[in-house]
Amino acid sequence: MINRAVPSGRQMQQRSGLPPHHQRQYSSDQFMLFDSAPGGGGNKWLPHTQQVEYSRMLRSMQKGEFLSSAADQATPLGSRPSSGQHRNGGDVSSSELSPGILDLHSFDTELLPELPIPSMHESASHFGYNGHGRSFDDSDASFSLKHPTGKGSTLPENNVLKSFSVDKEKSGSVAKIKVVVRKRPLNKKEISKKEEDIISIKQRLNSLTVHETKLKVDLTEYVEKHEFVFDAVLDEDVSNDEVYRETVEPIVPAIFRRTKATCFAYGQTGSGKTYTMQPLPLKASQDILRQMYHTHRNQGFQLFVSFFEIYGGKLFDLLNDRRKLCMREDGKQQVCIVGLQEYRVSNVDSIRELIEKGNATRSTGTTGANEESSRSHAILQLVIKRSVDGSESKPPRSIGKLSFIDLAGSERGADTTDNDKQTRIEGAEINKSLLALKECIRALDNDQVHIPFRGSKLTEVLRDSFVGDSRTVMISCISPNSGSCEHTLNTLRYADRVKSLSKGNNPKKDTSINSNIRESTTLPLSSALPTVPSYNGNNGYIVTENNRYGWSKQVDKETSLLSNMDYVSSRREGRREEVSAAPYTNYYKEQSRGSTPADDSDSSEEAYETSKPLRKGKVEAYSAPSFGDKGRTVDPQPKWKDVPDVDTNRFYSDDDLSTLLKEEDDLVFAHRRQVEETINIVREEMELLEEADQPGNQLDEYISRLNSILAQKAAGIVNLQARLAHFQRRLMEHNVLVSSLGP
Ligand SMILES: Nc1ncnc2c1ncn2[C@@H]1O[C@H](COP(=O)(O)OP(=O)(O)OP(=O)(O)O)[C@@H](O)[C@H]1O
Repeated sequence: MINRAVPSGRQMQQRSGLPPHHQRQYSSDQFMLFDSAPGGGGNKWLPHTQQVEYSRMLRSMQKGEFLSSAADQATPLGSRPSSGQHRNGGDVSSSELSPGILDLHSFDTELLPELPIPSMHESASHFGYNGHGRSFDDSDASFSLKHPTGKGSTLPENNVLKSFSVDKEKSGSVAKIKVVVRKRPLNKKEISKKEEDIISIKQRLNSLTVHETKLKVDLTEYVEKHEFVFDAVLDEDVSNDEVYRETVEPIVPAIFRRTKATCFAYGQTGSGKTYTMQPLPLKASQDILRQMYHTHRNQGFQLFVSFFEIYGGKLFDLLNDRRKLCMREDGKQQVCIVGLQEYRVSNVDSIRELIEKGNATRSTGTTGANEESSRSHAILQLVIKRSVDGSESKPPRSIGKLSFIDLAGSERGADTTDNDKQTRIEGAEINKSLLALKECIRALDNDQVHIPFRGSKLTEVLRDSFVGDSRTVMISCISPNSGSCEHTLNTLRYADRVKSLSKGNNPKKDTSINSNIRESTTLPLSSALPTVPSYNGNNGYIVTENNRYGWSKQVDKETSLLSNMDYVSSRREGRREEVSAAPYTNYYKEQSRGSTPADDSDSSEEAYETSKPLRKGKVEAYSAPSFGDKGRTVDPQPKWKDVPDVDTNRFYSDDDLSTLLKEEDDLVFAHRRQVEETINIVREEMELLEEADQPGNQLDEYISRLNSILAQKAAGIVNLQARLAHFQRRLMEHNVLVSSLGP
């Protein structure tokens, strides 16, 4: 019997003869608390829930919640001594760090009863500060000194009330999804190879251009420009402090109000994900503690830290000697990470030590592009809890959570220079999880009934961070060198796809779509896809509302012909899908030629994209404008007037259409499951083979077992493909019928 237990860390490397993993050396420089950052990092997040926030604030004021802020006036933080620097402290005291089992989904989203407001003069010790290490209050003065912009700084005593409202306002105006791109400088190796910097950035316009060198047929070179616009674009000289201010700082106040926020870095290996992500949790912890002891003083909040990694589809506790963790689902489909230790922390030093410990334990290895490449997804979670009755006798209940995810390099699956078996397994797993992450974000935004959380361990773990009141920040890290052009474009397209999902929050993005296209010759798919509400020529009356997962989306209030079209193409129970003209244009042309739609956006989506354009078919039939033209300006009255006045009831009540759409979804879903299942089986079998690859073991038996499973799966996939093709034919017939009944 073969022992299938997965060894962790070095053991595995030695046994299986893997390329040398080594533990990441943590550089404390990256944790300088207070970079001398230039001011004006500016919160550019756009408002979308201000009215809700405003009334919430009014209610809070009526309930006297601001009393707690007033308590701070009695203990001015600025009067405390400060160090604010990395202190060479001893070990984290065990009394400070109380390990426990983290149930990721034990979040009770019901409101806790209002706590009685303790005396104005109660001290921070009430919250478990026991005198070990530096207390938060000790370092407070540094907070006020080191924020040149005043953001997140300690305000004068008579401004405490204002500080609270500023915090509320700050997080209230945070978009559901924010996509930020960060470019790193050329490194020594790239400079010595005389590689060019092919990224130009207009930071004020939040835009960047990739200058891709290409060859014509006659072998002359030309430069193709790809321009992208994001919520923020950070140039190579931007400090980590500024990155924090742009990304995480605005969402910190929200996690005291039951928000679950996720910040993740995405990009190819060596593009700066770890460099960007590592300082963020510490900076966020500082702000959280500041708010715990200041804005939310005496309200019984506690801060907990946990840190684990997902490596090869398995979970390991980075704060507990890489102990293997189990993920379980209870009857209510709530996922728990059994055995994960979380530590209660009350000062910055303790958190720093935990983060250092976790980072040092992470699985890393050497790749062509990065000597300390992350081979895992590392997830650090800061959880805010609160005791139900204000005492410590009962276990505290989770209130909000901030997850930081340093994703493994995005291109690992395709990395042919590191072509050993283990790397390929890692790559497959990484690609799968990145794809699943995008699928989840897309499904959530579409208000789909089925959210494919089970697509990967990563998305399963993050499940609770995506439902309810959530915020997501994606930091796309890019390398500037010409040799990375292809990976950089892939990263930007992935980011662009995620960005396109958040247009509901961000009116600015509608205009940015135009600029995305302005200079591009090759357009990123989602950049070229304006959403229907953006082009509402009737009255421009567009509102944002949250879908049932709490993600905002735009809804066109008018029952215009346009919205009827939308309805036709996405008539699903509880679902309104944003319809875009461009992809269908392509699709329709392709279909007329009898081929399948080209994937012009993201090759990794091939398996999933086939279903998407199908529903967009009607738009082309009505001569929707093409958005691919250079120098395009958006016509506020696009060619919707060409749309014939179709007898909508006739088709919309057509049960056949619903059945077709349902069938399509089922097929695609089944297809996807088959593929995922196959990947899983292959991965498991490869692990088995690897173990069996020793004298005395029955290798042949494993190979034949693997072959028979693969053959079965292949037959299943062929069958599904045939059914999918059949379905596509039927839908085409349907479309032709609809077109023939036009004006
Ligand atoms: N903005 C930056 N400024 C200066 N140096 C940077 C920056 N970003 C990254 N670097 C340097 O580039 C190298 C690679 O960065 P990092 O390890 O963060 O990449 P990564 O994306 O996490 O890679 P992997 O996916 O392989 O783990 C490091 O030496 C890091 O110090």
